[in-house]
Amino acid sequence: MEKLKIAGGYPLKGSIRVSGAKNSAVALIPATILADSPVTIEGLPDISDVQMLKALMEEIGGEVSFDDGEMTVDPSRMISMPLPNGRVKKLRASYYLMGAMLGKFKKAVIGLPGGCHLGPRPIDQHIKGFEALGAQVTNEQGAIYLRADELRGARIYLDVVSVGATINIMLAAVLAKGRTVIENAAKEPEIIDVVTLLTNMGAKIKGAGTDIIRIDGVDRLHGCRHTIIPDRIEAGTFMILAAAVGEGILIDNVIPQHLESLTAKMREMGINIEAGDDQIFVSPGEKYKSVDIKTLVYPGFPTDLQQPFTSLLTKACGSSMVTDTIYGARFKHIDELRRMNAKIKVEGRAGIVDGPVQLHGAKVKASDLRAGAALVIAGLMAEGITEVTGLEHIDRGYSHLVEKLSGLGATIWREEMTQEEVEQLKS
Ligand SMILES: CC(=O)N[C@H]1[C@@H](OP(=O)(O)OP(=O)(O)OC[C@H]2O[C@@H](n3ccc(=O)[nH]c3=O)[C@H](O)[C@@H]2O)O[C@H](CO)[C@@H](O)[C@@H]1O
Ligand SMILES: C=C(OP(=O)(O)O)C(=O)O
Repeated sequence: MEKLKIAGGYPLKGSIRVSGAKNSAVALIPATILADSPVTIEGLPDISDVQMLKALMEEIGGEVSFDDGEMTVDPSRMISMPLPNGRVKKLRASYYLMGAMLGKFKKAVIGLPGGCHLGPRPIDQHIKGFEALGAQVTNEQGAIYLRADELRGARIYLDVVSVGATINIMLAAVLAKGRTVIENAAKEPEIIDVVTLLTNMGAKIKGAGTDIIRIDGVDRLHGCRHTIIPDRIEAGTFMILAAAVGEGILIDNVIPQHLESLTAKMREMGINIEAGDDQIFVSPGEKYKSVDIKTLVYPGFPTDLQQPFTSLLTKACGSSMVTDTIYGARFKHIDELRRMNAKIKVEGRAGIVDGPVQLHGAKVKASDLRAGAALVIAGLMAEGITEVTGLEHIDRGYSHLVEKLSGLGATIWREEMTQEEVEQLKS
């Protein structure tokens, strides 16, 4: 087991390249199940969620090659193998196997998903959608059993705007008979990316990126080639890091429109941001103003950037309020930031950050993926050495993070933990 060590307090500069989007990748790979010939996806990030899904595709009989970010999945020999346990528990997006396998085979057994612990993360809207399409769904000992004689298009109103439910219902509906309409659908860029792939496979889908998506079922889907969109959350993490410790950092392979809510907040703080076609240059301002943020569904401020942004706010003058309306308990990073001298308190669904403070290096634990990103940024800001454990979370979503940050001049490295440290972590 490894930990990350960071010698912080030094300015960084240069350029950093963003990888393909995790939250697209984890839906695009299961979507390949629906085709009857090979699908190739270019630009996938080298993260453990992608490796898990590759192994899951193989477990159900897919032939998969993955090299230099390019994955080809041949689904022609796949079967509806039950997956009640094992790898499905290691990531959130294994829930997409439900929609894809139900759509293709009309049956599936998939264990309840894992992923970041951010408080309750129900999948009732996914199940409501599958049932509306004609599936019988039961939960037996922590695994979801899905079965349908036939899937028929339906009108589904989502009670909660959900990225996962929107994509999962689309996956189940593309091969169903007739028209499906998803109302109050999520509008995240990753949804458009998945629809682009499905359309290239032969699906008939209209309205992606709006809150009404219409799907006309087709009889078969075929193979194709698709290039994934850049990861807006990784790009946002680098923008925040650039404002926290940068002396001018160019972030490459970005769609700036995907980051407008973050850009607006950073400008409000006094940070200089120049957006090009597919690059963003971030340079520090004189003094940062405190700001309040409230996470919302896209195009609002993303919950996945709330935790990294909290680290930056420790540099702002005055009191900033961070409210997470998506995950009211996404605050596990705060105790760790406090160990590093941050002045933050949690009141209900909000964190109140008082600044500016000079962070100090400490031994901290990443409880989830973006808590990990928040602690890496804090470690780079802090004086002294910071040690971050819980790297399995960071590795789910950040491709070659140490190499990328070293390229900006950061002193950051991975180190094997001693047996004593491993035992302490488990206790
Ligand atoms: C793999 C993936 O893409 N993960 C992202 C996805 O997660 P995920 O798809 O799990 O998140 P959702 O968009 O579904 O969740 C949004 C909100 O709806 C609630 N909800 C969701 C589904 C449901 O059936 N019932 C219900 O009540 C959730 O508890 C949450 O409060 O979107 C989140 C919100 O942008 C991001 O933080 C995650 O990074
Ligand atoms: C919450 C996240 O991921 P997941 O939904 O895969 O747990 C995230 O990417 O910040």
